[in-house]
Amino acid sequence: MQETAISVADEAVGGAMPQTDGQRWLVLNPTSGSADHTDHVRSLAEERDYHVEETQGEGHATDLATIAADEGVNLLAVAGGDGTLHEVVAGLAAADALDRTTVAVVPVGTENIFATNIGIRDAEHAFDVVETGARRRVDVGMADGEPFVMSSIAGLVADASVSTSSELKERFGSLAFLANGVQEAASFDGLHIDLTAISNGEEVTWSGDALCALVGNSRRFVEEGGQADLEDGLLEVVVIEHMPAGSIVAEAFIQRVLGRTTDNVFHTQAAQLEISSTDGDPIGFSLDGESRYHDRLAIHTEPLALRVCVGPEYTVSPPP
Ligand SMILES: Nc1ncnc2c1ncn2[C@@H]1O[C@H](COP(=O)(O)OP(=O)(O)OP(=O)(O)O)[C@@H](O)[C@H]1O
Repeated sequence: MQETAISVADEAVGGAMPQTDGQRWLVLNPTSGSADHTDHVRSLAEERDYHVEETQGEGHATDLATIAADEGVNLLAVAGGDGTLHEVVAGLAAADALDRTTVAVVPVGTENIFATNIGIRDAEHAFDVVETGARRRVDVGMADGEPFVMSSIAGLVADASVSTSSELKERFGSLAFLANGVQEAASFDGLHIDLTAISNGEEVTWSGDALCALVGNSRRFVEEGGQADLEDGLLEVVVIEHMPAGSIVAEAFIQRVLGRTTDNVFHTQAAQLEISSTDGDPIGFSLDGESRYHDRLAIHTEPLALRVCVGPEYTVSPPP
């Protein structure tokens, strides 16, 4: 594999951008989160002269983002959760409009992980940040041509992430979904995979039976988890080896994962990688929470490809 080069022009300007807007649109998913935000968010937007479009169902946010791009909209707000944001970024990428559109994330979903990562607290804050906050260019992950902003994860956690209990969330914080996966590992056959990544110009590989393979753009999975550097052109790559585990073993294991990497955990940072199935079964991936199946998945970063409005607490490179 050839390493993807980070454009010097992007590096030179850093992530910061001037604030000049023409048309403003809001793509609003009325069903995200507790689904009681529509009137409030619509009025926040209309007070500020946004044109508002509501989504009707799956994939509609992608179509609306493409239409907005074709209309020349250069400030596109997205009210929803991470799934709606994922769809909007896909629509902008399809219209080849990532470079001329700034995205404002209005968090009204269940988890809102990406909004938290870029320092956006709530809907009102999101609209304020458009007026007064900074704008940055951040990296986008690409999985066989499909953009993702948070993560592409395979294995037990892909399904388990939805049902993570609040007790686990309290105990393990942002890695609760991982703990959940490990707890269910006893009945899981494992992912039979080969992974090849380019890390610091060197090819590194992992082969075997994995509990999960985690690729984060805005997400980190080892130590305390949390936000990864969104402007370094790199993905966080973690593979946890599959092992039969009852809940007590699993808990001890997770405690170790939270603290430091172990022999059972492969961790690297890469601009480019490939994950392929070695047993002929397609691998189930969760791309920002959307379910996809691939026999082989090539993933890379598009450095600084997405323009976003960030809150004052956004830190480019948060300490682990
Ligand atoms: N009008 C609609 N009716 C039903 N579903 C819709 C509608 N509009 C969009 N959707 C669906 O909503 C999903 C996205 O939900 P979203 O991720 O924004 O909310 P969430 O799941 O509550 O939040 P999070 O992903 O942050 O946990 C998409 O998969 C899309 O299919």
